[in-house]
Amino acid sequence: MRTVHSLKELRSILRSLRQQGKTIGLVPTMGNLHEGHISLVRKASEAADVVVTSIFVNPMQFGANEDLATYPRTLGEDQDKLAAAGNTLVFAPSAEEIYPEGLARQTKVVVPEVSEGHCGASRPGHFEGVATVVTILFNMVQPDIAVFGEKDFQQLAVIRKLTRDLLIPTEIIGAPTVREDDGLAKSSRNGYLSKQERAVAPVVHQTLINIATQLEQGRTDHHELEREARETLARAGLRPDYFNIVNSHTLKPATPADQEITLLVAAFLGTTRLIDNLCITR
Ligand SMILES: Nc1ncnc2c1ncn2[C@@H]1O[C@H](COP(=O)(O)OP(=O)(O)OP(=O)(O)O)[C@@H](O)[C@H]1O
Ligand SMILES: CC(C)(CO)[C@@H](O)C(=O)[O-]
Ligand code: BAL
Repeated sequence: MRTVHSLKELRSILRSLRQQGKTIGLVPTMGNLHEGHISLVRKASEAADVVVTSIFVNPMQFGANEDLATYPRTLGEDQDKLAAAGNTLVFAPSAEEIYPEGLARQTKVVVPEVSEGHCGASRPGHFEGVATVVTILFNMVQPDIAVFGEKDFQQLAVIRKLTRDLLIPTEIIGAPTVREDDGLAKSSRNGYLSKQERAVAPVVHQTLINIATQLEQGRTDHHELEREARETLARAGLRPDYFNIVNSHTLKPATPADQEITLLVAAFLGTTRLIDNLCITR
């Protein structure tokens, strides 16, 4: 497995792979890889001949008071995990490679509607940063397919929409959330949790299951259910950011007539922001 840092090296390797008739799969990440990321690499390798995993902690998607400086950077360990998973190429560009003219002069990709609300409301500019860097990565790699995790449900919706709207010829594949044994969604940011916080963290997934069960049993008082969920999280010592019951396709508040429903949650545990979701059909 090779690691390249520049667009020039990347393009030269990809050109020769394409000449051999190989299809290309892309797995965009911010590194500090865990089994969630590795499941995306495996899924990509089922759908494409070669898999490029990008590792780039994208400054454009971090807010001023967020964890850009402390976000874990573990390239050596990430390379070992990717090699073991059958990844072909690691693309680990510098910020200058992605944004040669700097962020202030960068053209932005803005995806309306699905970017609004939920994480978009709590993290202003976040999805512009995600949509812009993903578009740049797509243009750099020109992949046939790209795999993203359903853990970042709103992000996946944003990427599906920008790919459709900009006629990007890449198939977007979603991959299910990989969890710890106690239900906590695997996430690089789980590493920030203290031992005590880690013991409490599964309440996020438990609350999703509890509210989903009540929806499946026929409750349609969504606002009341959302309030109950936020109270449960607060009682456990978390600071809920949002708990929203939405239509799985529009990400707008679900109506009692909606059959495909997604529960979206974000909550702070200490200074760590956890997100999760659960989709149901009723
Ligand atoms: N538990 C998981 N299961 C499946 N996919 C995941 C999981 N965690 C992350 N991913 C996916 O991996 C890709 C890269 O995500 P990222 O590098 O931000 O990892 P992360 O662990 O979610 O980090 P963070 O803690 O910053 O949210 C995204 O498509 C994301 O949805
Ligand atoms: C898709 C992504 C790699 C873009 O920086 C990031 O948002 C992530 O890791 O989910
Ligand atoms: N996993 C989404 C990347 C972020 O939180 O910035």
